Order: sequence, then structure tokens, then C-alpha cells
Amino acid sequence: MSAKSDRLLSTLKLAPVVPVLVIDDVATAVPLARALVAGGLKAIEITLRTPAALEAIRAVANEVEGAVAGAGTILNAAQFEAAVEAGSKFIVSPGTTQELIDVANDHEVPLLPGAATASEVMGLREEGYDVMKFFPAEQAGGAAYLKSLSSPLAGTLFCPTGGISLANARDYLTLPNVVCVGGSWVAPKELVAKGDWAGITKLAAEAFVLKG
Ligand SMILES: O=C(O)C(=O)C[C@H](O)[C@H](O)COP(=O)(O)O
Repeated sequence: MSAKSDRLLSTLKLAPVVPVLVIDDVATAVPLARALVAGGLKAIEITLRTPAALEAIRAVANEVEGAVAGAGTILNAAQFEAAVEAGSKFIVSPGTTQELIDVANDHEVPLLPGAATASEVMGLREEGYDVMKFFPAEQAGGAAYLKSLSSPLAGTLFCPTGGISLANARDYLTLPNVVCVGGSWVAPKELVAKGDWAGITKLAAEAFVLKG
């Protein structure tokens, strides 16, 4: 395993759940990340789906002690570069393109690339990847599907994301090829809008104890 995937794995192993955030208002980023870290969820993925995302990554990276800020929904090289510049410590993409593989090879910040089929996983293995995002997890076949990849594609670890919640997270976390899961359920829009940070810490703490 390369030093880069070692670093990615250490980040993903910080907690069983990586919160996936869509930040509409940059002012919520720091209190939201603090609430998640207080519940034990330190690796935090901020998706580049809103205009506030890069500023939110920068704020969390600079201001939230204990947080490891990452960027999600990275679709191309320009977004990868911007996310790194903003202070992202890991980069997540829903799928994989040659452009992303090439830009990732030029950077020390690790990429967690998306894959949903055996062929996609095999293609990424040929590029040297042994840790991937399984996306969209529930819709692509769920835990049963991912389990059936574990023998033929042994040695590859996944962070399944998409349709995962407290109710089904354990189905994935008990698989031998799963290192953590990703999900937005720990940061519901209603709680963020109300500024209910204690409520979010509670959800994070519930998620933190999922494994073990
Ligand atoms: O675009 C990306 O890079 C993503 O990370 C997509 C997210 O994984 C899902 O949107 C989160 O899925 P839910 O937990 O079902 O809300």
C-alpha cells in the first residue's frame, strides 16, 4: 500500500462514518463541523455542490480543531485543484475519469475514487488504488452486492455511500471489505437550519459507536 493510500486509510478509520455535507450557508460550516467532531466524527466531506463549498472547506480546515476536512463531488481536475488549495486533506469523487486519476497522481492529497461495478474496481486497481468509494451504495445493490465483491476483489477496501443511514449502516460496517461508510444523515438540513448543533452532536455520537 502506498504512503498516500495509507494516509487516506488512516483518515477513513478515524470513525465508522464520514459525514457528507452540502453547505448552503458558509456561516454554518464551522459550528456544524464542531458539532460532528464533538460527536466523534472527525473526517468530514464537504461536497462541491454549492457556491459556499470551497469557503466552507477553508473555514473548517483552518478553524475546527480535530476535524479533517475533505472535499466531495469532485468531478474534474479544476475542482480537484481548487479543493486542495482550500485545504482539503482528502478528495472524494462519485465515479472515476482519467482526468481525475491524472490530477490525483500530481498531488499528495489522496483521492477516494468512486466505483460501482467489478470492472470499475478492476480499472482502479490497475491504477494502484486499493481504497474506493462504493457509490451509490444502496441503489447499486447494497451490502449484499458489496459482499459478493469481497472474495474475487479481495484486498480492495470500500467506503460505501448513498442511501445509508443509522438503520442500515451496520450491514455494511460488518463486511470484511468496508472501512467506513459515508452519509448525509448525520447532518439533516432541518437541524442545520435551526442551528441545532447539540442535536447533530447526538446523531454523530450515535454514528460513532456503530462499529464495535
Ligand atoms: O457526490 C458525491 O461525491 C457524493 O459524495 C454523493 C454522496 O455520497 C451522497 O449524496 C450522499 O448520499 P446520502 O447519504 O444518501 O445523502
